[in-house]
Amino acid sequence: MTFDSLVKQIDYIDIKKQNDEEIKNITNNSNLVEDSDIFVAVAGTLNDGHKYIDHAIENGAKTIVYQNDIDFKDGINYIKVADSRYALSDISNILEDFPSKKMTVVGVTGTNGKTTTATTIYYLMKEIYGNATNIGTDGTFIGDERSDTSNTTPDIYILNKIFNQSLEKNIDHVVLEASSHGLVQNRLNGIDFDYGIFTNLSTEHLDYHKTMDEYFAAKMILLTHSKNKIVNLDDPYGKKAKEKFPDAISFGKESGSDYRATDIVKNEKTTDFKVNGIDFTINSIADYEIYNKLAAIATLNNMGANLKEIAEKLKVFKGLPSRFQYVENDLDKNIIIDFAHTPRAFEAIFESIPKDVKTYAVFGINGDRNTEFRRLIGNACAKNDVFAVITTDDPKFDNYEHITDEIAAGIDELGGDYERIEDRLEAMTYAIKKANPGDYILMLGKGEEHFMKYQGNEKTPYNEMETVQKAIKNQ
Ligand SMILES: CC(=O)N[C@H]1[C@@H](OP(=O)(O)OP(=O)(O)OC[C@H]2O[C@@H](n3ccc(=O)[nH]c3=O)[C@H](O)[C@@H]2O)O[C@H](CO)[C@@H](O)[C@@H]1O[C@H](C)C(=O)N[C@@H](C)C(=O)N[C@H](CCC(=O)O)C(=O)O
Ligand SMILES: Nc1ncnc2c1ncn2[C@@H]1O[C@H](COP(=O)(O)OP(=O)(O)OP(=O)(O)O)[C@@H](O)[C@H]1O
Repeated sequence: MTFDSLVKQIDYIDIKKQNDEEIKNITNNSNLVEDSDIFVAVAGTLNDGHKYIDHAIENGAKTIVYQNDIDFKDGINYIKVADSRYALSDISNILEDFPSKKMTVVGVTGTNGKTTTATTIYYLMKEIYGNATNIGTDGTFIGDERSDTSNTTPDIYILNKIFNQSLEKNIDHVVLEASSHGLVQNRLNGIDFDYGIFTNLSTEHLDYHKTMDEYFAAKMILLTHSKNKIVNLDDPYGKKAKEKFPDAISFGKESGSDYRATDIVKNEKTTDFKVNGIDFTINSIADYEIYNKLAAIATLNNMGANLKEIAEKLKVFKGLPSRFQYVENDLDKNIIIDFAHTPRAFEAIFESIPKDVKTYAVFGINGDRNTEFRRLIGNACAKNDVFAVITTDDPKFDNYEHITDEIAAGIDELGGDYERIEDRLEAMTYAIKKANPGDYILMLGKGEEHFMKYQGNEKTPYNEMETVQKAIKNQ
């Protein structure tokens, strides 16, 4: 596309044209610039992209989009805009020819259950419509081809590329996770969402959003931009979403929802329930899984699939790695890897475990989280009579002792039991040894993250499944 043609289609404050290079790609990362790319200088939270304009030009950028005052160089085109993140999405949509408009796009937001819900929808869309793309915390899956994603919600120029790559493979159904960071940072601006799902809201990311109201408002950006809104009516914030969007489709266990789970029966490793008269069986005993599945059922049913077909497919869906995943062992103990990493997720998994056996939880808490978050997780353990083995999980800029003191304070407050073991393998080995046959030992928080951030943001390779298997061998 030419510079002249591009500027005709966007809002800007000022332009300076000094070359006629063809414009193909756009990025906000100077390290990713290739010849003729547009570099968009974004004033971020850690860095200011305006500082990297020279670097982008060295790497071949011929057009710079900016919002703060800068120095100009000969031969480079400049576009001054009011909001460069917004301009990034606008220009990307134009350069990539609005791929999301050619697809059925589902967005999933909420504090807990985004990956699980999105992956269930991806599975169902593949089974029912032939193929699908899934973009989120566990990576990007174009059909079955996986690649890493830098963020749960990647930047728009990355998303648009994924959409076009999908279309080239005749895939026109896509589901993506909409994180609150991604939503407020306009990473999804201009995406044509057919369905926007809200799973639930509880305390997380208040280091970034400051208040629950602000956090909720961030999540509502997805629904505002979705043609069909699907909300969890059993969640207090889901109720608020329904009040805000009265035409939203609802799901839940309580009466009044459009997709209501009734006659719930928990078996040894599965759960049966009915939705609007149709029998469903899912391969999990986690109570919250019913909500994730209801969201997926409501979405697919509104796409046109019938409930019976959805039920048949869900019955054979094995689930996701590291989401209530049993680890095989010959100790007759229920050893589970799960990605719970918020107070509500801890409560939800503890509430799901049978009450006639003892539960042990091996976990630490990410260095980014605040005192209150750690206290609430400590409370959740004590309240549910769970023996906590407090270990390491991404201490980052904090340290193990401090994080552990804060979790322990939450446990002490309600008189619970715990042990402190810094090394994750030793902690797992201890918990498995202490448990009796039939007990549950939950390895929480790391899941599929194949790294540990011991200091700062530096990643050291780490594998939760391998560590659990070593702990089992240590018995
Ligand atoms: C706090 C936060 O959300 N940060 C995100 C934000 O970064 P930022 O605006 O702070 O960027 P920055 O590092 O200050 O840099 C400013 C600009 O300079 C540019 N730059 C920087 C360095 C350089 O060498 N060259 C260069 O051009 C950067 O590309 C950026 O455009 O915008 C970047 C591009 O969109 C994101 O990659 C980055 O995510 C960081 C890695 C991150 O950790 N984000 C987390 C908090 C996040 O977004 N998490 C959610 C999931 C949350 C959940 O559900 O649990 C997610 O969607 O992943
Ligand atoms: N609907 C739910 N309600 C409460 N907890 C849930 C729900 N679904 C999943 N969880 C818990 O949260 C954990 C993470 O699930 P999932 O990866 O689907 O969430 P997420 O929202 O994608 O998380 P993130 O984006 O922060 O990585 C699960 O392992 C489980 O412990």
